[in-house]
Amino acid sequence: MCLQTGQKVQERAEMPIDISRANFSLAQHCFFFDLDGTLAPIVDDPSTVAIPDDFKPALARLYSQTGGAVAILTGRGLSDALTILDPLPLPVVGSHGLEYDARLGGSGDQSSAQAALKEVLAPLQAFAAAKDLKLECKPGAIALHYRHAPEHAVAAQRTIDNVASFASGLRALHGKMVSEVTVASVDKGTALTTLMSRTEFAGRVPVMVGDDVTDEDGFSAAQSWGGCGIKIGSGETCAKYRAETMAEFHHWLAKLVAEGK
Ligand SMILES: O=P(O)(O)OC[C@H]1O[C@H](O[C@H]2O[C@H](CO)[C@@H](O)[C@H](O)[C@H]2O)[C@H](O)[C@@H](O)[C@@H]1O
Repeated sequence: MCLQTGQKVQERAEMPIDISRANFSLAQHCFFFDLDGTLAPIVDDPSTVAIPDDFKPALARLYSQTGGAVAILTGRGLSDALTILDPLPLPVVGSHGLEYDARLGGSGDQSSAQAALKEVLAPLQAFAAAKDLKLECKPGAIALHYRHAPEHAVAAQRTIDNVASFASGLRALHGKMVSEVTVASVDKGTALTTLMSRTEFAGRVPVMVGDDVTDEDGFSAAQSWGGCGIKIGSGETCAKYRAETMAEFHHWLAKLVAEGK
């Protein structure tokens, strides 16, 4: 593994290669996408996020041209992500690898994760109320947002680290202007590996695309399967490729499906 999410990212020995030099095939590769910052631009209010209308046809075509070898791996709750994706047919693993879409086999029993999250809810609610921060409660994670109040970033991170350390089975995860407690046994890498045994993905080479530290487990897993990660934006990464901006990635993907190879 080249890194752990929530900790310092260890950069690969080589610098990421520009995405324009990546050569993928719709017949041989399968595709895993992060949502916020990858399919949809980052916005101040998480509830108003949207995938650009002019990018949706490329995603729909990718799904059909690969025979369904596409999935979204997101930190968002599953039902929230499905609402954002609607009417696209793309299946989702939500809550940082905990919640599997029924089309991907479903999740099974999540009661122990929910019990652990319930234990840490009260102190997080108290902290969020005291600092006027937004608390996002998901089936498999609780997120503390400080984009609108960056002066509370350090205190929010410490609070999340603290509650994660006393609850069994949880861990702290620090993303873009958000700190979360999530389930320790899963991440985007475990999700990608689980999906690789499904018929839609088996035998294909995985490509994982994301913009945040929380996507590094996915990059690492894809690369351990002989595939690659594509990091959007700046920052240390173990991904093999980089797109400078989300718009550059959207343009690249639209070209890939238009060529249809
Ligand atoms: O794994 P992702 O699909 O990238 O989800 C990560 C988190 O995304 C959302 O928060 C982020 O996006 C918001 C909207 O652009 C932004 O306001 C916030 O600052 C970002 O951290 C989402 O709300 C979280 O639940 C996800 O874990």
